[in-house]
Amino acid sequence: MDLHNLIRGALPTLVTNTTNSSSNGSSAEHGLPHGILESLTPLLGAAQFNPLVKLFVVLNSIVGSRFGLDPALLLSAIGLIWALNKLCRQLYSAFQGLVSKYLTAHIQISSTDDIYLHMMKWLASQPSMVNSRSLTAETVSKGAWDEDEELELLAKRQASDTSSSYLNFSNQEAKAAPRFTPALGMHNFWFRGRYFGLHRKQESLFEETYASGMPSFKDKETIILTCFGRSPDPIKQLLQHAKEQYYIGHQAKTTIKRPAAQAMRRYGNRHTWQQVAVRPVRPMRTVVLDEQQKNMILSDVNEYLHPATPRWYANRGIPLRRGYLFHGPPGTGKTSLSFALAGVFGLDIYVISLLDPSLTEEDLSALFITLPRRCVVLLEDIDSAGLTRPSGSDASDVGRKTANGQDGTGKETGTAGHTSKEDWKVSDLARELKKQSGSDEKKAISLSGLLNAIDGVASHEGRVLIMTTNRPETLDEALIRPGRVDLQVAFTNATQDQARELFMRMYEPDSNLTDPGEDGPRSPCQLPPLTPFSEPPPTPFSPSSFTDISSSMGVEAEAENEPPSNTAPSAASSLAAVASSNSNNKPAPLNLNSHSHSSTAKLDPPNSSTSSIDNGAIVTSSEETIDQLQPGELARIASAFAAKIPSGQFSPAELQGFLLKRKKTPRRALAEVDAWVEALQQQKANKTKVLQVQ
Ligand SMILES: Nc1ncnc2c1ncn2[C@@H]1O[C@H](COP(=O)(O)OP(=O)(O)OP(=O)(O)O)[C@@H](O)[C@H]1O
Repeated sequence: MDLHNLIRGALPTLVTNTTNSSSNGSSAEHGLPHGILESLTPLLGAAQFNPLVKLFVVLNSIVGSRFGLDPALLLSAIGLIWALNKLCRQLYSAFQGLVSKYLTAHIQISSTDDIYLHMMKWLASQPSMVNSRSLTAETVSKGAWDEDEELELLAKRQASDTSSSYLNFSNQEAKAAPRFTPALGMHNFWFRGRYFGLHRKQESLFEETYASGMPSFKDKETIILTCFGRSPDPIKQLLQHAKEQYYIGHQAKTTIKRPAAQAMRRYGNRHTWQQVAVRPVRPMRTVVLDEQQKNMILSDVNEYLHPATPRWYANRGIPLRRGYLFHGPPGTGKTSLSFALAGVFGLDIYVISLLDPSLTEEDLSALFITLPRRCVVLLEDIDSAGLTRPSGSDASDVGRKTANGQDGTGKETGTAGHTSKEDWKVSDLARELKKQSGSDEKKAISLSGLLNAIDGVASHEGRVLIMTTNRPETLDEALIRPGRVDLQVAFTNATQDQARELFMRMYEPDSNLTDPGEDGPRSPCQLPPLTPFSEPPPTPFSPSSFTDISSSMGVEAEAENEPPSNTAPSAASSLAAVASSNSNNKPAPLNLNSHSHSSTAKLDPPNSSTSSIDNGAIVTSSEETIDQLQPGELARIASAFAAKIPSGQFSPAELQGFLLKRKKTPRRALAEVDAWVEALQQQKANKTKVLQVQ
C-alpha cells in the first residue's frame, strides 16, 4: 500500500483537499501550505516507509485542517516554552545558590569517619527515610551476641519439642531483614521541628593499593547535611543525637578493635583500626582472682583515668602513661581481666599482635597515634613477638623469633644450628642474604620500634597499656622498666578457693549472675564515680598493705610514677563488696549419702538414647540438674569439688573446660573430678597432648 492510499483511507478530508488543490491549484485555504503535498509527492515514493515523514504529514493535517492552527506558530510557541523553562531553571539554581551560600549552614561528613556510621544508623531508623522512594538496601550482619529474642524463643521452643533432639537454624539468614538507608542523591527530612537537607554522594578515588601493588579506584562516600539559618548548631545537635542513639545499643558492651588490613590503613582515621567484635561486658566478678589484687588494679586504673590526672602528671613533668604487665601460665585469666577492666571503665579494647606479618614499625607508630583519648591497648604474648635490641651484635638484623633461628630472648643462635659464621654452608649464606634483602620476610619490629610507638614523642598519652606474657623472664628489661610497666600482676594456676569459686559461678542460676548493680549497663563515656583529687585519701590500701599485697600476690607496684593516691576506688570497693559476699559464703561439709551419685559414679558420656537438650546442654534422664538441688547444696558440692583439686596445678581455663562439659550437672562434675584430675596429672607428667578423660 502506498502513502497516497494510506492517507486517503485514513483521512478523507485530506484527500478531498488534495484533490481540490490539484484541480484549482490552491491548498492553503484548507490548512496545508501551498503545494506542500505536491512538493512531497516525488519524495513519497522513496520515503513512504519513513515513519517520521508519515507522522509529519498526519500531524500537519490534523493541526492545520482540523484545528485551524498555523504549525509554524505552534513550533514557535513550543520553542518559547522550552526557552522559558531553561530560564526558570537557571534562575532557580542561581536563587538556590544564593540561599545555600547566605541562608543555610552545612556540615560535611566523610565515610572515613565514625560519625558517618552514627548518622547512617540513625537515618535507617527514621520512618520518613525508610518510606522514601529512593533507598539503598544493606545486609546487616549480626554477631553471636546480637541474636534476636525471636531466635532465642525459637531455640527454646525447639528444645522443648521432644520429637527433635537438635536445634535447627536453617533459613535464619533469609529471615534477617535488610537495612535501608537513603540512596545516593538528595533527600530531606524533619528533626525536632526543623527541616534538613541530605545529599549523599560518592566519588571514586584513584588509589595505589599495597596489597595488590596495582592502582585501582576506590569509592569514597560523603554526606552533606544542610539546614536553614546561618548557624550549623541544629546540625551539630542532630549529629550529637545520632551519636547518642548509636551508643545506646553499645551500653554494657565492649568493642574490640584490631589493626585494619594494610590496604585500609592508608586511609587513616577510622580506617586505621577495624572493629572485630562487640561483646557483652565481662563482669569483673566472673574473673576469679584474689579480691585485694583485683581491687588494687581497679583503683590504680581508676586513678589514672581521673580527669584531674593529666594536670597532676603535667605539673610534675611525668608523661601521662600507665602500663601493666600481666604474667602467668596460659589460661589463668590475663586476657579475661583485661576485658573485664575495659568493661568496668567503659573503654574499647585495641588488640595488637606484634606477630602480624603486615605490621611495620611505621604502622605501629601510626596505630598508636590514632588511638582515642581513653582506651585499653592490649599487646598479647609480648614474649613471643621476638623483639630484639638493635644494638645487639648478632641480633641486630633479626627482629622476629623464628623456629630455627632464635631463642626465647630474641638472640640469634645461628642459622640452622650453627653458632659461628665460619661454619656456614653456601645454602646458609644464601638464606641469610635473602633474609637481609627482605625478599622473603617482612621488616621486623625491633624493640626500639615498639618502645618508640609506646612512649615516643608521637605516642598518644592517656591510654591504658596492658601487655600479657607467659614468660616474663624472657622480656627485655627496657620494655618493662618503670614508666613503661608501672604495675606487674602475677597470675597463677587455680588455688582450691578459686576452684570453688569457678564451680559456684558455673552452676549459679542466671538470675544471680546478671546483677546490674555491679557491672551493669554503662555508656562508654560514663566512668565510675570519682572523688576529686583535693579530698583526703580514702583508699583502703595503706602504703604498708600495698607492699604486703605486692609481695604476697606477686604484684610489684612501681613507685616512680605513682599518681596521688587520694582517689576513691569506688568501683573497686563496690566490686569487692559483691565478690566478698560470695566468697564469705563458706559451705558446710558435704553429705552425699542421700543422693544418686557417689564418688564411684560412671565416667561414661551420657547415654544418648535417654538424653534431652536443656538450654543447650545434653542431660541424661538419670542425672540431677541444678534446678533439682536443695538450697545451700550447691555450695556444699562446690567445697567438696574444690577439696579434690590439687592447688596450683591446673589453670582456671582447664577447670572451666572440665565444668563446661557438665554445665548442668554439678553432681556429675563432682563424681567425675577424681578421674579427671588423675588423668590430667598423668598427661602432664607424660607431656602428651591427648586427653584420656575430658
Ligand atoms: N582467673 C580466671 N577466672 C575466670 N575465668 C578464667 C580465669 N582464668 C582463665 N579463665 C577462663 O579460661 C579461659 C582462658 O582465659 P584467658 O584467655 O583469660 O587466659 P590467659 O591467661 O590470657 O591465657 P593465655 O596466656 O594463653 O593468653 C577463658 O574462657 C576464661 O574465662
